[in-house]
This record gives sequence, structure tokens and C-alpha cells, in this order.
Amino acid sequence: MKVTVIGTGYVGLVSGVCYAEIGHEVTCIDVNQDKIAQLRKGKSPIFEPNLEELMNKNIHNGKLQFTDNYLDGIEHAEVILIAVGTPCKQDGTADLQFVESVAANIALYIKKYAVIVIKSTVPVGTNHYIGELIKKNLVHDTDFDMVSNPEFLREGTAIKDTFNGDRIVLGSDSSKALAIVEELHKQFNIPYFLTDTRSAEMIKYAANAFLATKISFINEIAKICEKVGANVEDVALGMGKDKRIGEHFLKAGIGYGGSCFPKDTKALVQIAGNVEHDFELLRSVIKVNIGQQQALIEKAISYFGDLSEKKIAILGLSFKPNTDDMRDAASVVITDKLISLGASVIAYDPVTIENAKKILNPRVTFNTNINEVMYDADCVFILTEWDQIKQIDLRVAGRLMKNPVFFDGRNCFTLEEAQRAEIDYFSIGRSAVIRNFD
Ligand SMILES: NC(=O)c1ccc[n+]([C@@H]2O[C@H](COP(=O)([O-])OP(=O)(O)OC[C@H]3O[C@@H](n4cnc5c(N)ncnc54)[C@H](O)[C@@H]3O)[C@@H](O)[C@H]2O)c1
Ligand SMILES: O=c1ccn([C@@H]2O[C@H](COP(=O)(O)OP(=O)(O)O[C@H]3O[C@H](CO)[C@@H](O)[C@H](O)[C@H]3O)[C@@H](O)[C@H]2O)c(=O)[nH]1
Repeated sequence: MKVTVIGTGYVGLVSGVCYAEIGHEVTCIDVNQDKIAQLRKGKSPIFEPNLEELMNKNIHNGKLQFTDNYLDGIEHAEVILIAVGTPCKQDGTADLQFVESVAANIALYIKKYAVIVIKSTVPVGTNHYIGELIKKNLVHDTDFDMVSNPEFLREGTAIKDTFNGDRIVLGSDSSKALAIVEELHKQFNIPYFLTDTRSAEMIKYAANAFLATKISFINEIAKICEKVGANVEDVALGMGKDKRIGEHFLKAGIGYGGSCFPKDTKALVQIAGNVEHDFELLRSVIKVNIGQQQALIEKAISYFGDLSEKKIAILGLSFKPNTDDMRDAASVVITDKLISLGASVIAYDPVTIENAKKILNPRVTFNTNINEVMYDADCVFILTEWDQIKQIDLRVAGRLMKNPVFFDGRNCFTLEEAQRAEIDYFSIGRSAVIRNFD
């Protein structure tokens, strides 16, 4: 099938590569000419395991091409997928300007029947609105149908998720279009969930909001665990054994970040507000998450009293491991706050330092050598559970530091490991391990 993907961010690029991998002829369009030039040279603009290899394989076998020219991409397409960003506006609502601009270009260049699929996360009613917008501005008298196909991939495991998703959600009122989009995904061999357009749009927000709710819930439980002497890891495991609850997304930490949960939870509060429903539960989920980003700082203040003049080593900057994405990463808020409290901050991350430099407070310094970052530090903050960080020897690391004190926001180590290392170790939802030299 001839497929055109518009937008080469995470979703567009991964989808384009995976559709090519299952045999479709894929053209990816982006308005960012530098990105297109880089992609044509076989360089992936994002860090995602296996993506660059798979991309190059499909460029070389002629299945995958990149362009900034809409005419090239739209003219012959049987399916056009919209995968541009829908960032958060100041008031929390989803900004549809990129989707609207794509709609204007499709209206200009579409010449024969195609199915237009919205993969971007968009508020309920957007597929209808964009369909009407295209119809109103069509230059050539052409028929088309709209299909909502929300994307559920996770960064860091995006290719694996595309080939092994739990379901493919498709929403449309055209059975002809649905049959074409089912055919497009056939080789993935993943069950379809077919529904109406508005429900498909809502499934995406509801799924992300529910996962975010699980995270804020376990983070609240973690706070109570610390006070009553329970261990949140065991509590989550014990809860998760109940199939009705499930074991996933119950990992306590310094809150959820990334390009989706923060923006989509805020957007859903606004979607509810537009129909006069106060989504109180979700507002609390967001509030708990903002508070959770301060958890390590509160622990450090209660340990040291004052953080001014303290040298703090940060391990991990991206919002989760195996990605270089810094969007809404907890490290942004945490490093800013530490600097405002007078601390000096030096940071390590195995892949995202270049992206971090563009976003973090300019007073943060960086080093790609994890041992050098910890050298002479008053304490370490662990913000991302990269393997390189989980593999450090706490005892050896402690000896490099001025004070062997660790604040672990991702529970990377067992309490026994911390005990053996003779360090002071504070984590989330578990008892602190304090050295006892007497
Ligand atoms: N990132 C994820 O893991 C993920 C997962 C599921 C769903 N989503 C949703 O998918 C959508 C895309 O997210 P992303 O993170 O891939 O986006 P992104 O912001 O990283 O990338 C969007 C790309 O679209 C391009 N673009 C903007 N306007 C354009 C236009 N008019 N024509 C062509 N290209 C244009 C930009 O240059 C950019 O390369 C969002 O709605 C997001 O919520 C994201
Ligand atoms: O038990 C958990 C699980 C995750 N997180 C945090 O939650 C955030 C998001 O993690 P994850 O969901 O793994 O990453 P994303 O790539 O943001 O993926 C989410 O957002 C995407 C964009 O909408 C969806 O497609 C995915 O299904 C959804 O999982 C990260 O900061 C994680 O550290 C926790 O704190 N505890």
C-alpha cells in the first residue's frame, strides 16, 4: 500500500519505519528541512533502540523515503497518516495548529480518494473538525474518509510496542475506510478494537489518564509507607498480584514526565471542563505528580538542613531510560529548584546531555563520566533508572564522594545493597538506610 506519514517525530518516524518494515511503500513528510536532510542521510533525530538500523534497512530497500514536499507525498497516497505534535497551550488545552496546517496542505494536494488517519492525540471531535476543514478547502473535487487511530507506543520501546501492541484502536463511520486501515495493519497481527470516532479519540486520553492515576496513587501510598514503616515495592507487588489491579504502572518514584502524560492529563481536564464537568480526580492526580517531583529535595533538606554550597551530583536526566527525550522530565524542575536553593549541580546522563543543555538551567554543568560526576559530591540524586546507573557499585561510588549520601528517586537499589555499601540511602516509599559507625 502507498502510505504517507506527516510528521517525523517519535510517532511519525517509528510508524513510518514499521509500516515500511511490513512491506508498505512509505513517504514521510516533515516541514523541518534540517530533519529531512538528516533522515535522508540515514541519521535518526531521536535516540530509540534499533530505530536507526531498521530505518536504514528500509531506506536502502526502497520502501522508505523522506521529503519536505507535500505534493510528492500526497499525490499518490492511498492512506495519509497525520502524526504531528499536539502540544499543551498555556491553559492546558491541546494546540491543534500543526494538525490544522497539515489539513490545509492535504486539501491543497489531494487529487484522488485516500483515507486520512489521525494518529496524533487529539481532543474528542477533532477528526470531525479536521474532515470538515479539508472538505471546505479542497482544491480538487476528491472524496476522502477520516479514521481515528490513536497511538499507544512508549518511548524507548517504540518499535517493540508497534509490533506487539495489545490492540489497534480504529474509529470511523466509514466501513470502506476501516477496511483499508485494517488491511494496512494486517501484518502486525494485533487485535483490532473498532469503534466510533469520538470514542476512539476518548480512549487515548482515558488510557493515559488512567495510567497516570495509577502512578500518582502508588506515589501517595509510598508517602504513607515511609511514615508507617512499610515497603512500597512489596505493597505494589502484593497489590499487582490481583489481576483486577495488575502489576504494571505501580512503580513509585519522582512522578511521571515525558511528552504525553503531563500534557494529556491537562488536556483531558480541559475537555471535561468544556462540557461543564469538573474532573476532580484527574486534577488531584496532576497535583500529586507536581508535589512528587519535590520528594528528593524535601529529603535532602531534612538531611542537610540547608542545600546552599552543597555539590549535588545528578544521575539521569531524560524522563525515563532508553530515550533522549527531555520533555517534561522531572530533572528540569529538580535541577532548577536545587540551583535556586544555592546548590551547585553537576549532571550525568548516558545519552541526553546535548538535549539537556538546551533546556536545563545554564548553571548546571555536565560530565559524561559517571565517576567524575560523583567525585567530591555532598550527595547524589538519582533521577532516571538507566542500566548504567543501576549498575554502579554503591560502596565504590560512596568512597568517591565527600559524603556518601544517595537520594534515589527511582528505587534502583535494594535496601540490602544500600546497607552493605555503608552509605546513607534515601529512596521512595521505603525506610531510609543510615550508616551506623558506633
Ligand atoms: N511521543 C510519543 O511517545 C507519543 C506516543 C503516542 C502518541 N503521541 C502523540 O502523537 C503526536 C506526535 O507526537 P510526537 O512526540 O511524535 O511529536 P513531535 O512533536 O516530536 O514531532 C512532530 C513532528 O511534526 C512536524 N510537523 C509540525 N508541523 C508539521 C506540518 N504542518 N507538516 C509536516 N510536519 C510537521 C515537526 O517538525 C516534528 O518533526 C502527538 O499528538 C502526541 O501526543 C506521542
Ligand atoms: O510505574 C510507573 C510507570 C511509569 N512511570 C513514569 O511515567 C512516565 C511515562 O512512562 P511511560 O508510560 O513508560 O512512557 P511514555 O513513552 O510517556 O508512554 C506513555 O505515553 C505515550 C504517549 O501518549 C503512550 O502512547 C504510552 O502508551 C504511555 O505509556 C515516565 O516518567 C516514567 O518514569 C512511573 O513513575 N511509574
